[in-house]
Amino acid sequence: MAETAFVVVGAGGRMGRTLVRVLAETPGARLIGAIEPEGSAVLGADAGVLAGLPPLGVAVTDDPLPLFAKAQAVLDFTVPAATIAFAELAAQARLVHVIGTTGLSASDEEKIAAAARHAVVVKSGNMSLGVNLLAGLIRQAAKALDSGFDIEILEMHHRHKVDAPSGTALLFGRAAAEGRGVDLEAMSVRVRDGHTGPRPAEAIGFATLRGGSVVGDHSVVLAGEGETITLSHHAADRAIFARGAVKAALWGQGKKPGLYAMADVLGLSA
Ligand SMILES: NC(=O)C1=CN([C@@H]2O[C@H](COP(=O)(O)OP(=O)(O)OC[C@H]3O[C@@H](n4cnc5c(N)ncnc54)[C@H](OP(=O)(O)O)[C@@H]3O)[C@@H](O)[C@H]2O)C=CC1
Ligand SMILES: O=C(O)C1=N[C@H](C(=O)O)C[C@H](O)C1
Repeated sequence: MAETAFVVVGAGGRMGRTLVRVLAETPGARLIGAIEPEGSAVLGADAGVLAGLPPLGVAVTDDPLPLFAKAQAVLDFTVPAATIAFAELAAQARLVHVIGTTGLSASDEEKIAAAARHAVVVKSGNMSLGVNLLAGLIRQAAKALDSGFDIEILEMHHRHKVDAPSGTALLFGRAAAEGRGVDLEAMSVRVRDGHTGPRPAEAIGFATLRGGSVVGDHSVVLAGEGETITLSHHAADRAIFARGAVKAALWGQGKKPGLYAMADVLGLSA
């Protein structure tokens, strides 16, 4: 089997270390590079050792160019500014760029779409099979139930998470909005505080909790008169996201340039 050469950017982070572990157990995948920003305390460390494995002989570096020249895929769970820079480099090198980074602005999304004109980009606020399957069920439920059912999305993550609502909550919000046939941007309610007045019909509400080491919990509540339906996902291990990302990178090899979602990778597109 031909091997696919991977670079992990943000290799010292929570997801970066998980990706290194998952790559080590994936047939046909080989880690050839690990990147952290200039000044990082883990530069020079072995990426395997950082991830709790025996040494892999891949030292963490801050110079992506020589690695991107030799790789076929880059796995990117970093921060928006870094992801935008890596999108340009990955497009130049025609690498499959798998983007898990959340908290991207509209202008970031435009830059990623521009990069995807030249190379394969797979981007999702959540790379797990379960979440992407659930998004389809949410779309279906929102379509089947009339506007007498109010849609509210709750999420909880660990205390280190820096963006809100989570990428997954937004993915679920988009699925619900598509099912309802409404525009998420126009209908989303991100904050409630003080005398808010009654809930607008067709609103899609978001509530964010942060604390401890919670990997990622999401619930979509469809609340009607006298009955409530709750669709939930509980992430117990970051490996679910990493396995999805590696699968996406392998799926993307040889595909036409474009911006793809996990639903494309998993054959779940609506
Ligand atoms: N789509 C999905 O399935 C999932 C998405 N995520 C998202 O992934 C992102 C990362 O999450 P997490 O791993 O928890 O966060 P961490 O903060 O643990 O990791 C981010 C890593 O990226 C590094 N980094 C920052 N800038 C650069 C740069 N210019 N070059 C290389 N590396 C850089 C950071 O280094 P330093 O600390 O030195 O700045 C850090 O090691 C978040 O946006 C999160 O929401 C997380 C899980 C699943
Ligand atoms: O930051 C995290 O940890 C996670 N981020 C993603 C998100 O924003 O939804 C995916 C997962 O929930 C973990």
